[in-house]
Amino acid sequence: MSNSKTEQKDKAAFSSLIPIFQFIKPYKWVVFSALMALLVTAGVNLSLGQGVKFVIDHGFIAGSQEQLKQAVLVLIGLISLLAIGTFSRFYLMSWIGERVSNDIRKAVFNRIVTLHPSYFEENRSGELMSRLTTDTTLLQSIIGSSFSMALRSVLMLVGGLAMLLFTNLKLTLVVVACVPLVLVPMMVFGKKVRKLASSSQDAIADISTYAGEIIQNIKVVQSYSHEQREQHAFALETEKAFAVAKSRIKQRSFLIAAVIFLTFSAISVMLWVGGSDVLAGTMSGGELGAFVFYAIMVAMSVATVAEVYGELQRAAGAAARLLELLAVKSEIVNPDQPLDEKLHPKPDIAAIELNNITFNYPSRPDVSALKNVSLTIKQGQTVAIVGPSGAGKTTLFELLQRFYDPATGAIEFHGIDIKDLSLNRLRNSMGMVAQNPILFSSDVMHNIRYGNPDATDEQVYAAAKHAHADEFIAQLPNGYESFLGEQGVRLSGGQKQRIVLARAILKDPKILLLDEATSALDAQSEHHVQAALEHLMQNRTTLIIAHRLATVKHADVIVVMEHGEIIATGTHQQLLTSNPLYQKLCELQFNRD
Ligand SMILES: Nc1ncnc2c1ncn2[C@@H]1O[C@H](COP(=O)(O)OP(=O)(O)OP(=O)(O)O)[C@@H](O)[C@H]1O
Repeated sequence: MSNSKTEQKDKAAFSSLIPIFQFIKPYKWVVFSALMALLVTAGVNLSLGQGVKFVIDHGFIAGSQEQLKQAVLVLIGLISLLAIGTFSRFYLMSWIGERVSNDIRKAVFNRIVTLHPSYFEENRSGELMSRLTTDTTLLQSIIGSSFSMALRSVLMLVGGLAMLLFTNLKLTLVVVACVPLVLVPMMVFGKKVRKLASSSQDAIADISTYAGEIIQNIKVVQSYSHEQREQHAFALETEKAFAVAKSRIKQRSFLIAAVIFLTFSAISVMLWVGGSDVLAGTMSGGELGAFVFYAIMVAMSVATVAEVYGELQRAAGAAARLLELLAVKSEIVNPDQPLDEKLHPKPDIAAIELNNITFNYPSRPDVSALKNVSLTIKQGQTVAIVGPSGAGKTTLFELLQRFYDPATGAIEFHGIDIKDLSLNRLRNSMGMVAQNPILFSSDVMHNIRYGNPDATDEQVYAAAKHAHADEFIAQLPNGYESFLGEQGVRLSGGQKQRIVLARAILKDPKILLLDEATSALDAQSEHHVQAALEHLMQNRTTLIIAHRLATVKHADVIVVMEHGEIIATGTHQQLLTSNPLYQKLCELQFNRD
């Protein structure tokens, strides 16, 4: 019972390799050529045994110099063919391995970038990265080398056995009787190897996640003098991975050693039986020579299959993980029939209308981050959103951009439910400037142009000018070509913000979602950022999470949020007299203004 269950599991694991064939299919002619090369090399390998027989019986034993020369010439011809065939097989198979693993990498990446953001809250980025790199690399080595090794070995095994039978039936039976001896350890250890391989892969993923996080937060680590602590913790992670790898390689070494020992013992027995026949004169020396040649070929093939079997099992694990990722469906998808064409902003229809929105983050299903939120924002209005930390202000922005869908209620954009708009249309209409500026590790040009990849250089310069960024950019070592480092580490906070603002200016969105920076900028920097913001907000519908009194005062409407609810709306003066929370916020939060 348990046995058949495990067998089923094995089959299921190998079957996970099958969908990989769809990635190989476009290159079927390359595969075909590789298989042809494989057939040629296997054929040549098999005929070499006959060459051995010929050389022994006709060259040495018949003692003819001429025949020996001929035999050697034929041998050289065959070996040349073997070399050409091996080159073709190796090149073509490796080519397929590299090609297919890159295609899979692309497919996985294409899937990842379209997934709903909450997927990334549940799955660590290190793990995803490890799938993109380690798992695909594993598949590459399997498709490119192990698979062809397995094929070749199987061919040699079958061909070798046929030649053995052809050469000597009695001795073949000795060899065949030994086959189960080899297969049993293959099964037993192979299963263990596969299980350990998958944990080994997981352990490596853990290591890269850990290291990635530390490297990203290196300044925190150093300022708390946690280097040694982190070194120690990392060492523990690597040791864990090593321990798993150690048991895996032990099992594999056992497997290989057992197979080699058993097969070569069998060959020794055969030599003994065959040697007696040659001594008795019932078999020629050449026949025994050829037989030994084929037997070794068969033995090596069995050993290779045993070794590759474990690798194939590892590949099956990697394939299963990759396919699982490829099968994830984004929870936020484009509508079947987008109503983009019907989107015509009219002054009498609200730019944004929130109808009774309730929303829980998937990881916290019991707590509502937004509760019964209704809000109407007219075109061109500036709406300030204020409220204590955790009130749900950022969540509101996330829903507007459809990173999540509300549990109940609907959001309308110029009278159309945002679920009926294509994601591109919706998100192209909105520009989000987050509190923490997010920059790519590239140059200034790339970072600004991210707002509109089609923009000309002149448009980029103009956007930078409007964002009051052109002056400091000009002072960077390579101007617009200056590399900003990872996350823009080579810039100050205010400079980063202005680059991000230039990006938003270039995007020129209809609706601006602004999370005002809370970090204290120096007066001059703040003045620049503020000026850039004002430029950006001109003639746009703007929602702004406000942390400054000046912003709040300039807003057309102020929305006060608490615990996921809108508790009041009005102007600054109205709220000051009517809303105690707003009064408190003004006293505390806006104090520095
Ligand atoms: N990705 C998430 N998964 C689960 N809960 C979240 C997530 N993001 C935010 N929350 C929770 O939702 C609530 C609202 O968070 P939100 O970020 O919208 O607050 P906020 O008003 O923008 O606060 P702050 O002013 O501090 O940025 C908080 O209780 C927060 O802990």
